[in-house]
Amino acid sequence: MTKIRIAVQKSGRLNEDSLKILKDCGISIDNGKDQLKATARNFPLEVFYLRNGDIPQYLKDGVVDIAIIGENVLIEKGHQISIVEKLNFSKCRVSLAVPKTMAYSSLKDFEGKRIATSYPNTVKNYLEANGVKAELHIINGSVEIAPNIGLADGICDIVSSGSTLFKNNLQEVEVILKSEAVLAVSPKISEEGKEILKRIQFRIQSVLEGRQSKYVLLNAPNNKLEDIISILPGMRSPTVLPLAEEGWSSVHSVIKSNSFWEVIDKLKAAGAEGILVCPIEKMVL
Ligand SMILES: Nc1ncnc2c1ncn2[C@@H]1O[C@H](COP(=O)(O)OP(=O)(O)OP(=O)(O)O)[C@@H](O)[C@H]1O
Ligand SMILES: O=P(O)(O)OC[C@H]1O[C@H](OP(=O)(O)OP(=O)(O)O)[C@H](O)[C@@H]1O
Ligand SMILES: [Mg+2]
Repeated sequence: MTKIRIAVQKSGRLNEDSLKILKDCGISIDNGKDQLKATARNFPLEVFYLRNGDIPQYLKDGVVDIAIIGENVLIEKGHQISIVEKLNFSKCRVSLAVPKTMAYSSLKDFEGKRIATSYPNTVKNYLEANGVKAELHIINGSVEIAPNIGLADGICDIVSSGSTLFKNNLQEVEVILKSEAVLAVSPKISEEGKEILKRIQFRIQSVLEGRQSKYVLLNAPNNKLEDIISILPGMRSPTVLPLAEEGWSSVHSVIKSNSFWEVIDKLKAAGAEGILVCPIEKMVL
C-alpha cells in the first residue's frame, strides 16, 4: 500500500504542536526519543524528523511528500513550494530591528549599514524591492546580540512576544513578513500521495475548526428565546429543547472562540442562565 511521507521538525519550536495536530487527527505515531523515522500505526503515513531549515530542500527533491514547517523558512529558501493549510500555531513575524538608541525614520536608514540575520534571502529581497543597499552578515543563532557586540548596526530575525528584542535593547522597526506553521506539499508528490493528502487535510480542517469553536448549552425562559437565538448563530441554527420545567428551554449552539466572551455577555444580558461551555474535539462542516 502507498504511504505518504511527512517531515516534521525533529526538535524545536514546531515539534510538539506538529505531533499534537497529527495525534488530534487520530494518527498514532510511536515517538521514541532520537528517532529519525516512524511509521503511523493506523494511517498510511511515514514520519521523518528533520531540521526545519532542511525541510524545503527535501520537499523540492521529493524526499518527503508533505511537511509541517514555518512559512518563513519556505519563503527564505524560495523553492516555490505550495502551502495547502495554515495551521494556526508558531505565529511570528520576521522583522528588522535596530538599537533603541537609534532615531529610526525609514528603511533608507539601513543604506550602507550592516545587518545580521539568519534569513539573508528574505532581507535581500525586501531591501532590493525597496531600493536599499546594505551589507548582510549571516549568523545562525542569537542574532539579537549582534548589535551589542559591534558585529552589526541592525538585525533581521523572528519576533513573537518581543521579549528577546527588549532584553537586547532593540526596537522592531519594519515587519518584513508574518508567518505561522503550515502544511506544505512537494511538487513531486504522486497521484496516490495526493489522495492520502486529501484525507489528512480533511482531518486537519476538522481539528482546526473544532479548536476555533466552543459548544454552548444554556437555559432560557421561553419568552426570551427569540432574543437569545438571535445572538447565537450555530452551525445551521441553534437546537432548542424543552426543559422538564414548564416555560423553559435548553438552547445548544456552537460559537467561535474568538468572539466567545462578547457572546456570553450578550446571552447573560438577554436572560440566559446556567450557561455551559464545552470544547469541541472535531468539527466537520
Ligand atoms: N519565538 C517564536 N514564536 C513563535 N514561532 C517561532 C518563534 N521562533 C521560531 N518560530 C517559528 O518556529 C520555526 C522553528 O523555529 P526553531 O527555532 O525551533 O527552529 P529553527 O532554528 O528555525 O530550525 P531548525 O529545526 O533547522 O533548527 C521558525 O521557523 C518559525 O517559523
Ligand atoms: O519575540 P520573542 O518571543 O522573544 O521570540 C523571538 C525569539 O525566538 C526565536 O529564538 P529561539 O528561542 O527559538 O532560539 P534560537 O535562536 O536558538 O532558535 C527567535 O530566533 C527569536 O530570538
Ligand atoms: Mg529559533
